[in-house]
Amino acid sequence: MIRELEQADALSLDDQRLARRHARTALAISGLHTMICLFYFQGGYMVANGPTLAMLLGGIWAGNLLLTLLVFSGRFRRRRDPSLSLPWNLWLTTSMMTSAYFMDEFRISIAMLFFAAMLLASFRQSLPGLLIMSIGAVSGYLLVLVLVWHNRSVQMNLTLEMLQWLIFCMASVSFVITGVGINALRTNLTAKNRQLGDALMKVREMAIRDELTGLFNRRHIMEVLTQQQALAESGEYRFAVCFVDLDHFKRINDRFGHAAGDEVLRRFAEIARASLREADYTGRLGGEEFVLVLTQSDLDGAAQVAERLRVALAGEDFSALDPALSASVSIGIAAYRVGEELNETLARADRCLYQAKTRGRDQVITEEALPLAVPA
Ligand SMILES: Nc1nc2c(ncn2[C@@H]2O[C@H](COP(=O)(O)OP(=O)(O)OP(=O)(O)O)[C@@H](O)[C@H]2O)c(=O)[nH]1
Repeated sequence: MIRELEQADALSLDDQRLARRHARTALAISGLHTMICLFYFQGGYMVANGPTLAMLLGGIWAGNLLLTLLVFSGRFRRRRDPSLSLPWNLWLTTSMMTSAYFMDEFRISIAMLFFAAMLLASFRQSLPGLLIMSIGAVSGYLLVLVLVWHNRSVQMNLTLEMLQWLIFCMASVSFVITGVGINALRTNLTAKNRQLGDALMKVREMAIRDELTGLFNRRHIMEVLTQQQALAESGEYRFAVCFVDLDHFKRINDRFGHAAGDEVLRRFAEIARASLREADYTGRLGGEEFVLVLTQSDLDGAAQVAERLRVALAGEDFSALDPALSASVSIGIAAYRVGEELNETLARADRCLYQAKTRGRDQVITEEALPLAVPA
């Protein structure tokens, strides 16, 4: 069961993991941009010398590094946008537009990389964010054209450049529309994922809890015992098991009714929860039989807890159900011995419980009090 639950946990979306993946993809886009710049520089298509290009790429990667560190530090993991998708996009766009300024007529090919960044941001940003990015890129590219025209007007075919800019604008608008669709899909998927997570939690609780008392059920308590055994086998760790059985419960049912019997079971569960430490476990084996798993406990410690529980139930006021109603428990206790099978511990606890019943009920018996020759 625990393995299945861990597998289910692994299926849930982790925002921080997505943020890191987003940062890696942004770096890949920036890497592609750098490669194109180097290629154009080698081919002589850039209006920049070596030091200028080095400064440009150095500045771009310093910004990339800063954003990557911010995302990986997890500082923004509780924020609405842990991926920092808007700053990433604006930074990538600024990088592209700045390098486009140093290109000749191939500058549009660099600006086109903006759409890869836009697609990436679509997974995080809704309409306002996408509009900011698109307007930023369109006006950024226009600024590049104006600056190029102003500084190097002889190298420009103004009509062709404006036409390319218009196409860039239209492509931007279509990417905003597509991005909104992608984002809506993702938001929907996230909501569904949350609902699935909640449902999974409920199923998980139902799978390990007893419906009437809310205590752990038999199957889960057996898993707990197996874990406790592994801990005890691996080092300085001990635990004790208490078998608890309500006395003459059939009489309670017969005399006061099944509903009153159910209420006694629930009350016992509450008392047990209140009497035990957080680290201990209480389970209902079935009917009026319960088991306590007392962690880091020896027989004496367990006997004290069991006695406290016995006294608490004996003193419980059931007068609201019926003035004549009272309840008591018999408890048998065994401590796990390193190297033995769990069944052996449970059998000893069971024998102690049997002794408690035969000696008159309403009492706690530890395995120390067991006659040595009691048959298994
Ligand atoms: N109200 C209620 N009764 C239950 C539930 N599960 C089992 N029982 C009843 O618990 C009673 C257990 O009776 P027995 O096994 O004879 O044990 P006892 O009467 O407690 O006698 P001792 O254990 O010897 O003290 C039975 O009558 C079952 O029907 C439950 O969920 N609710």
